This record gives sequence, C-alpha cells and structure tokens, in this order.
Amino acid sequence: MAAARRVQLFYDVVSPYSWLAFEALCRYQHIWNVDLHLRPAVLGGIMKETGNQAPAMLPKRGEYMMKDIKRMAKYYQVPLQIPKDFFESMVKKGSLSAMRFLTAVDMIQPQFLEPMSRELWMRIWSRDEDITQPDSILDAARKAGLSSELAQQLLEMILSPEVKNRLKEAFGMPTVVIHLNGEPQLFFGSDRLELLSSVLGEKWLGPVPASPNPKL
Ligand SMILES: N[C@@H](CCC(=O)N[C@@H](CS)C(=O)NCC(=O)O)C(=O)O
Repeated sequence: MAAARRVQLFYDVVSPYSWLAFEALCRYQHIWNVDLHLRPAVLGGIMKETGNQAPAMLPKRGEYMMKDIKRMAKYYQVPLQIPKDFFESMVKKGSLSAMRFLTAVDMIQPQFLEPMSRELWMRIWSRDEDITQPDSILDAARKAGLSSELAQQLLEMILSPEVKNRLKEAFGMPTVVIHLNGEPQLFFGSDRLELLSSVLGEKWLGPVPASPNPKL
C-alpha cells in the first residue's frame, strides 16, 4: 500500500464550518489512506490585517449563514446550535486562549487534540457555554481525558512566546492543505471535501460515512 498522504486541517473552534470539516475528516481518517494532522489556527489576525469583516456581520449574509449552518449541521450530523448572542460569543469573546491551549496540546500531547477540540466545540457551538475562562478550558480538558496536572501545565504555557508564535494563521476556516508532487494544494471550506477526495483519488461517501470507530 502507498504511504498515507498527509492532510492538514487548519481550524479555529470559533468557526462552526471548521467543526463540520473536522468531524467529517476525523471520520474519513479511518477510511481513506491519509494521515490527518490537526493544526490549530486563528482567523482574527487576518481579518484585522485585511480589514475584512466576518461574513456573519453583514446582515443579509449573517441571516443566510444561520440557515446554512443549521442545514449543514443536520446533513453532517454534528450537534451544532447557534449561540444566543452570536456577536458576544464569536466576535467579542472569541477563542484566542482556547486556541493557544490547543496549540500547547499539539506541542506536548498531540493525541489529545481531537477530543479536546471536540469538547471546546461542544461548549461554544452546541451548549452555548464559555470557552474563554481558565475554568471553562479546564472543564473541557477533563472531559477530553486530560489529567488535571497536564491541563494545568498546558494552561500555564498559553502566554509563552513558543505557543504564541506557533499558533498558525489561516486565510479562511476551515482550510485543508495537502501536498501533491511537492506542491501545496489548498482547499477552503467544509463544502470542498468532495473535491478533496477527488484530488486524493479517494471515494466520497458523503459527510457521514460508515466509520469503524465514530466519535460523533
Ligand atoms: N462555504 C464555506 C464557508 C466557510 C466560512 O464562511 N468560514 C468563515 C469562518 S466560520 C471564514 O473563514 N470566513 C473568512 C472569509 O470568508 O474570508 C464552508 O461551507 O465551509
């Protein structure tokens, strides 16, 4: 069998579309011949630099996105619920500490990235709970199976320059990057996974393939 190809997923837990792509790729990592690399990243810096507004902040676009997200969540079978105060949760509070925590997880114990990311999404995008306070992050860590010692150690790392510098920026969320013949190929959006499968030469079986070991 050919060596598994590396598929990198750049995501932010503030992004609902990232959650959809994350769950679909977590399902497919056991079906396709790929090696999934989860890459915590932030969108905010890019928005600031380019002066772009989050699409949801434009009223008509925002209205459309709310409907789109609900339909996509049902189709992807992800228990996503729109938070009551979208502006407060997404824009004002954001996800920087949570994403720094995930970056520290990636540096120290990357096997916890998948469950920890999922727990953070469950908080912000399913149960409308906070993800900015240390106690919120520690609660998610406990549910993801991290020991309290490890979680404390990671929490202490989030202000370190190593973590801050390692947190990647992506131009849109979710972004998937693969390398074909040494050339990076970038796919933007949870709606580009079918195209990704075609480029990889793998079968697209919809967002909920019969996975041998589904986590969600
Ligand atoms: N069509 C895409 C939409 C993804 C999307 O709107 N992502 C937002 C974050 S949740 C984003 O990256 N916006 C930045 C931009 O569009 O420039 C999908 O289905 O995933």
